[in-house]
Amino acid sequence: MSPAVPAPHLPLAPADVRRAVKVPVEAPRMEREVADVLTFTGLLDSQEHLLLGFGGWRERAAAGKTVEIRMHSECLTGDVFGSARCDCGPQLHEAMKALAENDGVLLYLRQEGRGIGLYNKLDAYALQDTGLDTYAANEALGHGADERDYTAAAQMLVAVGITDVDLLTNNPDKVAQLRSHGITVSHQVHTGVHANPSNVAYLRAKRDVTGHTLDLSPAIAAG
Ligand SMILES: Nc1nc2c(ncn2[C@@H]2O[C@H](COP(=O)(O)OP(=O)(O)OP(=O)(O)O)[C@@H](O)[C@H]2O)c(=O)[nH]1
Ligand SMILES: [Zn+2]
Repeated sequence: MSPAVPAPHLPLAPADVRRAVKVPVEAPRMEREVADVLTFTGLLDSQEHLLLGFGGWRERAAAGKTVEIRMHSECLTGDVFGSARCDCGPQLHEAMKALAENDGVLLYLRQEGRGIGLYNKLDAYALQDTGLDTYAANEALGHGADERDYTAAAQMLVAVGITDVDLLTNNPDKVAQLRSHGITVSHQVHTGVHANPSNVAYLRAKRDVTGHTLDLSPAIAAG
């Protein structure tokens, strides 16, 4: 049973698909797939967000079925260069594999640095190297701990007829924000825990400060 969906806190402005193209995509441990790549007009934050749709995602949406999705926030260092300071790269690849298997949809959201941008994120890294955690570093720079707003993501889903999702995330705020826009989140599907010595403090902060579901083993959590 899905929990009751609260009324949207503001009406979603309609967005439209601007273009759809096919792109061969590959992630580690994944067979090559052709994904539908969609761009949009009318997104409230005017960012160049992308939707990647796999397999029979359109048919699932058209039939009113639950579609598995991930809202992945851009992380150039992790997604492209494989930085081990965070868990973004492994999460992206894990998600693409799962979505390719389940006729799902990836929303690749241009929310670098939890919404503060790449240069600011790198400034925040420098502060973290002096001992601040990932959220305190944002605040020390005069930013919010997490500036992401998922209204545009909800607009993208509605624009392609998706209103019922299984959401691949450990972040409770993503679930709450989507529901506030009237999207049914039937299930929250947790991602794996991709811990390493360089990102364990970051993962611990996500678990302790923002309530991400991250089952860090006692040994790693204490390390
Ligand atoms: N400001 C800042 N942003 C970071 C830092 N490390 C990663 N990010 C950004 O954080 C975003 C990913 O957020 P996370 O908190 O790792 O994960 P999440 O999206 O909340 O949760 P999941 O859906 O479970 O992945 C990406 O936009 C990254 O660029 C950091 O130390 N500081
Ligand atoms: Zn990252």
